[in-house]
Order: sequence, then C-alpha cells, then structure tokens
Amino acid sequence: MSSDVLTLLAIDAGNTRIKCGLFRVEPEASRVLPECAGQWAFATGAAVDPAAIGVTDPATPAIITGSNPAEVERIVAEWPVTLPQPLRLSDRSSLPLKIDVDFPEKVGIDRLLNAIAANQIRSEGEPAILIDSGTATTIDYVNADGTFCGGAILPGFELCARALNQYTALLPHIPMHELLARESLPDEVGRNTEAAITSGLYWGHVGAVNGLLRRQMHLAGRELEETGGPAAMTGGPLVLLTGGAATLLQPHMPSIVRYEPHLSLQGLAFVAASQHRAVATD
Ligand SMILES: Nc1ncnc2c1ncn2[C@@H]1O[C@H](COP(=O)(O)OP(=O)(O)O)[C@@H](O)[C@H]1O
Ligand SMILES: CC(C)(COP(=O)(O)O)[C@@H](O)C(=O)NCCC(=O)O
Ligand SMILES: [K+]
Repeated sequence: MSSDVLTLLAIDAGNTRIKCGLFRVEPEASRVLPECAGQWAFATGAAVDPAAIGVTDPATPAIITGSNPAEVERIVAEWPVTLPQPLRLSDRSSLPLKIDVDFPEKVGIDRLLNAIAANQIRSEGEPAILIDSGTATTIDYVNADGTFCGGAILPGFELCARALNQYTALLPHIPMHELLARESLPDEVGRNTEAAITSGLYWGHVGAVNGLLRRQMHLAGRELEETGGPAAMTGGPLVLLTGGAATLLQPHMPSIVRYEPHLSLQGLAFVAASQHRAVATD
C-alpha cells in the first residue's frame, strides 16, 4: 500500500445513532470508495472515545458532521484534550458537489455525503439514486452530471412505529428490535393488532421505498421490469442502499440495488482526505 494513503476517522451523528469509521483513502483513487478499516455505532447521547474505537495514533485526523447538529457539538465538546480537535464539516458550499435545490444550506449533510460517495463510483453519464434508511428514509437523485437534485424524505421504520403508538389511543408500540429479530417475514394480513401494525410497518415501508425508486427510475428514463420475483433492471442508474435499517429493505429491493453500509461515512472520508491534502500542499 502506498505511503500516501491517508487514514482518518469519520464521524456521522444522526438522529438515532452516531456512526464512526476508520478509513484508508488512496490518493486519486478512481471508482472506489474509501476502504473501511473499522466501524462503530453508538446510540445518540453516548460517549465517543477515540481510543475505545481503535484510534491508537494521536495524529489520526478526525472529521465530524451529521444530521444532528446538537450531537456534533456535544461530541466535539467531549473530545479528549490530548488529541487534535476533529474538523467540523457544516458548510455545504465547500463540498465537492454540485447542488441544484431551492435551499442548498438546508439539505441534510448526510444526503449530500451519500451523493459525493456515489459520484466516486458512478459511471460517467449515469444518474444515481440513493436510498438511506435511518431515522428518516431518504431517496435522493443525482443526475447524469453528478448534480444532487433533491429527493424524497419519509419517516423510517422506528419513527413510524413510534408515531402509531404516540398519536393513537389504542395502538401499541412495536419496537424495532422485534422487527429485526424476526425469523420469518411478517404476514401481510395480520390477525391481531400487533401483527397488523407489523405488516403495515414492514410491507408499507418496502412498498413506499420501491414506489419512490420506481418513480425516480422513470425520471432517469429507465423502467423496473417485473419478472415474477423482485423486479429486475433493464439497465440504468446506479442505485445504492444504505442506513441502519437498510438490511430490512434489501431482500425486497430490485437486484440492481447495491448495498453500501458505510456510504455517508465514505463520502465524509473522501471530503476529509481532499481537504487534508489541499492544506498539506498549500
Ligand atoms: N441495532 C440497531 N440500533 C438502532 N437502530 C437500528 C439498529 N438496527 C437497525 N436500526 C434501524 O436503523 C435506524 C437508525 O439508522 P441510522 O442510519 O443509524 O439512522 P440515523 O442516521 O438517523 O441515526 C433506526 O431508526 C432503526 O430503524
Ligand atoms: C432527512 C434527515 C432527517 C435524515 O437524517 P437521518 O435519518 O439520517 O438522521 C436529515 O437529512 C435532515 O435533517 N435533513 C434536513 C432537511 C433536508 O435534507 O432537506
Ligand atoms: K442518514
């Protein structure tokens, strides 16, 4: 491995979890995502100790951002004084990404990082569709020029489960870990309240995400072709799936959908490495 390979710690503070990853970024690597050498996830509010997550070299640069600015502040405030402070990324205008939306500064930075990562591996002239299923689920569109064009935001599994319980008198909360621990797929026709909610949460989310994917594929000039089982592609955009709940969706997505568990962190690592190298060569 070249000595120019940069190892850095990327931290993404989301609304449910803080994700940390150690990445090796090759200089001018094309069509590959930064290699993940270790990944850790913590619940929002938990302590993030760089030593406990494998950062043994105090010179390892760290970068932090995320859709939860208060968490970013807290993690930076609690960062060990013996280590260099993490670089905080918040300015969308400094990102290596063209953004064509009404208010670029208001777009979740996690969504933009996914687009930056996708642009690393997207073939020239090919659009990309990015599905990120976390607290919220987002389905975003990157056009053939690599421009982030916006997308769709809907409540994620856990948020839907909590909302059904919180805004009704009679519906129980179906916890996420019960959905995750299931050995069999939920019955579409639930024979009791819990089973009916489970069907709605699970198959409803699968249907919503596939419906939005189909619509965005249509915008890209491509159609999903039904072939009896999961839909198959007739060719077309790069479609990436990521986020904490991605593994629930994956079995029900068209076969062209590529699961990339660390997409936002890899986008962040790529941005950090570019900025680090720019400073080093100034
Ligand atoms: N072990 C887990 N702990 C917490 N959430 C999980 C876990 N496995 C899957 N999930 C699902 O992933 C979501 C969190 O995903 P994540 O991408 O970390 O979200 P965010 O970026 O919003 O914090 C939860 O809302 C839940 O639906
Ligand atoms: C849509 C999101 C809540 C997703 O965040 P997450 O589920 O990953 O915590 C986040 O990207 C966000 O707060 N966005 C701001 C609004 C926007 O993107 O337009
Ligand atoms: K996210």
